[in-house]
Amino acid sequence: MNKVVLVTGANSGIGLALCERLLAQDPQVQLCLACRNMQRAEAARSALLLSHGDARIALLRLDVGSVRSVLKVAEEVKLRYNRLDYLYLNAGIMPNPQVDFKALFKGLFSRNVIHMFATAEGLLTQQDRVNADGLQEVFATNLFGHFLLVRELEPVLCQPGHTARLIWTSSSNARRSAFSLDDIQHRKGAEPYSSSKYASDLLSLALNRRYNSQGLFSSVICPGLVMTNLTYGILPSFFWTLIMPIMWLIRVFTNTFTLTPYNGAEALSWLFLQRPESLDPWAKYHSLTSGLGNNYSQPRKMDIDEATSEALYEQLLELESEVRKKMREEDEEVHPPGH
Ligand SMILES: NC(=O)C1=CN([C@@H]2O[C@H](COP(=O)(O)OP(=O)(O)OC[C@H]3O[C@@H](n4cnc5c(N)ncnc54)[C@H](OP(=O)(O)O)[C@@H]3O)[C@@H](O)[C@H]2O)C=CC1
Ligand SMILES: CC(C)CCC[C@@H](C)[C@H]1CC[C@H]2C3=C(CC[C@]12C)[C@@]1(C)CCC(=O)[C@@H](C)[C@@H]1CC3
Repeated sequence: MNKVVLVTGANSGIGLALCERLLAQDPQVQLCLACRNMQRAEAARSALLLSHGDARIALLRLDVGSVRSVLKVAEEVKLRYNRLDYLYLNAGIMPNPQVDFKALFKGLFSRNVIHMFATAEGLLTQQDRVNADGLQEVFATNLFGHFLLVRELEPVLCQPGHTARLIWTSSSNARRSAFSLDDIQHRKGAEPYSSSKYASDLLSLALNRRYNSQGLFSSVICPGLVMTNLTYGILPSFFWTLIMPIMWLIRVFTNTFTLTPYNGAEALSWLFLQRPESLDPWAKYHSLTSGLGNNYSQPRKMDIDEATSEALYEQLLELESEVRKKMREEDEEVHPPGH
């Protein structure tokens, strides 16, 4: 049976590289690229068809940061497919990132230098904003939209006698200290990206608890440091050109500098081949590249706990019913009942 795979944020970077790797592993796979920018999505499909002429590739317009867009796309998926085998929750943003150069230079001369380069801990702040749904944009895009998508797609993911997979692109930048149950959207802090990625680690654990008995399994990966639109957005392009030789040099000393999207997609494509029962729900699967350029995946225990993961899940359910209520009220304003 052909596997049906939906990838969010598939038009560039790690998502696009994943699609290429999936087609190389299994040319029969049915890919569905769920993207915000349809021009880039068309370009991505054309690029994939160049190397895999017979591939079955569908496109869907999805702005995962918009509640309405998620609900609409989920309806479309349920109409098009009666079963979904893999849902890669990969789309992500880090808006207006700023590097704390003082921390960077201090870190360069400390014993933590490798850790700093692997995780960017304490190095980056971002400017988040409230979106049209009244949600923090980073939270809405990196976490909540994906949560809603999973909830909406439950009927095609959870089917008797069938296993399905959720695979989250998290990050080693996910940090407990950036996340708070009192502020899950990170309205007050300056590290919304780190908070949202930590929340995805917690959510994956909670999803496993709720859905494993229905044949749905969730895993989390970290792609390492990959040069993509997201990373290039952190510093001016001339700076990247200057420091690229240093980046390749650092790679000799740390396996987390995967650098290319192909390498970064290692853990995502490795998970595609694994039996879900064999995976550890407490582990984050890291894409790693050795100094000689060999790729491999490695599980590392996440710094998460069940109580926080359950508490987050409850809050997400509450928020879900709030936004659904708001959508219904807005719809009733446009089309009042009885008219
Ligand atoms: N690069 C790195 O070093 C690391 C990346 N990651 C994670 O990897 C994932 C992929 O990022 P990466 O490939 O690096 O960066 P890219 O910017 O190349 O890819 C991000 C993708 O997400 C899409 N996207 C962003 N916002 C939305 C939205 N609202 N709705 C739908 N799609 C959206 C983008 O589409 P569009 O073209 O419309 O912008 C793009 O396709 C992210 O979750 C990121 O956090 C994690 C750790 C390290
Ligand atoms: C002078 C130096 C050689 C310049 C590099 C400094 C920084 C811009 C990078 C150092 C560590 C990097 C990093 C990321 C972005 C660029 C750096 C901060 C990420 C935050 C990108 C997104 C992620 O999710 C993380 C896992 C990356 C971790 C490391």
